[in-house]
Amino acid sequence: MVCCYSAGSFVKGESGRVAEKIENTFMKLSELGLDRWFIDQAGEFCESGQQIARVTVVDRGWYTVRNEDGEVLARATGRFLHSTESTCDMPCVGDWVCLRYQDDGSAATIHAMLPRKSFLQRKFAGKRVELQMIAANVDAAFIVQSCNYDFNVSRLERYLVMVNEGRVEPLLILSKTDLVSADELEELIAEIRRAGINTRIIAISNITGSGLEEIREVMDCGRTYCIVGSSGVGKSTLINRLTGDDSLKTGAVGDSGEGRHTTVRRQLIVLEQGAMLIDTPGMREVGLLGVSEGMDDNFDDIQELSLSCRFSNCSHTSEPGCAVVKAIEEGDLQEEHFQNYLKLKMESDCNALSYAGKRKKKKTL
Ligand SMILES: Nc1nc2c(ncn2[C@@H]2O[C@H](COP(=O)(O)OP(=O)(O)OP(=O)(O)O)[C@@H](O)[C@H]2O)c(=O)[nH]1
Ligand SMILES: [Zn+2]
Repeated sequence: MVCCYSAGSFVKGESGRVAEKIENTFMKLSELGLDRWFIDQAGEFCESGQQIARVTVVDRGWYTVRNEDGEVLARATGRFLHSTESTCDMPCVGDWVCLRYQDDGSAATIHAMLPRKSFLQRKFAGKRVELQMIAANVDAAFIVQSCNYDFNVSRLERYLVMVNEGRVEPLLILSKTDLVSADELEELIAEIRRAGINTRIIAISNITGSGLEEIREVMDCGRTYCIVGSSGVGKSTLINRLTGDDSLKTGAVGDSGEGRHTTVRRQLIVLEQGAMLIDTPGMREVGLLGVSEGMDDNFDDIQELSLSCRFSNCSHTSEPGCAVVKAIEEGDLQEEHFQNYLKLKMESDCNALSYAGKRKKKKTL
């Protein structure tokens, strides 16, 4: 398979020459998702003698990093840790880092992290008002909901906002189709479409295997995919089906509900056909903080309508001449979709306010 390039050392400040040098060294690392954009960044961020590798596992301060020679364990240097302002500045799964390998190549130290091309992040679960990285440099996200207990269009919209905000392409997966009839499945899809969601939907069953081929087909060599969704929807089982082994543990479910929380860490897996897959633990909450592009992308119907409101700062509640309210009254816009828009926007703005307040306080201290 030719989607690979070889690494090389990068010299700081030599981005022009780095790019040139890359032509003949740009081999195996592109198999891990490296492209020219990162090469240019490496010229800026890495120092002489350092190499780049991709983070595949993060586990309590230990990083597993992978380059063309394989995986080794790495630690971040004190200097690098000191330069980070928040947990989001720390490497997460999918990040490209500059590192120095030990002489025998058995371990490494992380000295810098390259900027992210795309990312998945959410507000920490619970009261904590801070962003938590889920994965970095992701090309597309599979948002999984199961056809039975987990299906919920409002939650789907919440995931879509998160995914769009991080410049990641969304794909919807409806899992466990073996538990519903063909008519029921059709109705679920219609419900998604009625909410104005046009994202591609792939219906799958890990039991019968239906839809799995379609997933394999959308996954391209050298591209990175992340699987997100609630606990128990079948993410790990899907990965096991795609990898063809049982490397990930799955949880057994009782008759009454979904599986227990079984995935304990995030990891990047390279599939045989060359695509990469990042597994994430099931999420109970997808809190939003300061999302703007993500909201615009996912609620573009409301954005477009509001251009026709009489007042440019219309809140679409009680103002005269509101195009959004009119569209709802006339049945052109789903009330539920609009209510979810208001809810997510308020939540995101509120969190952004207290986040800004917290940061300001930290600065003055
Ligand atoms: N009926 C049915 N059950 C499935 C399907 N896929 C997975 N399951 C079952 O659902 C349960 C949960 O599956 P997992 O793959 O562990 O779910 P998960 O999304 O990885 O869960 P977390 O690791 O907690 O995030 C297991 O008992 C699976 O056997 C499916 O397509 N149909
Ligand atoms: Zn309005």
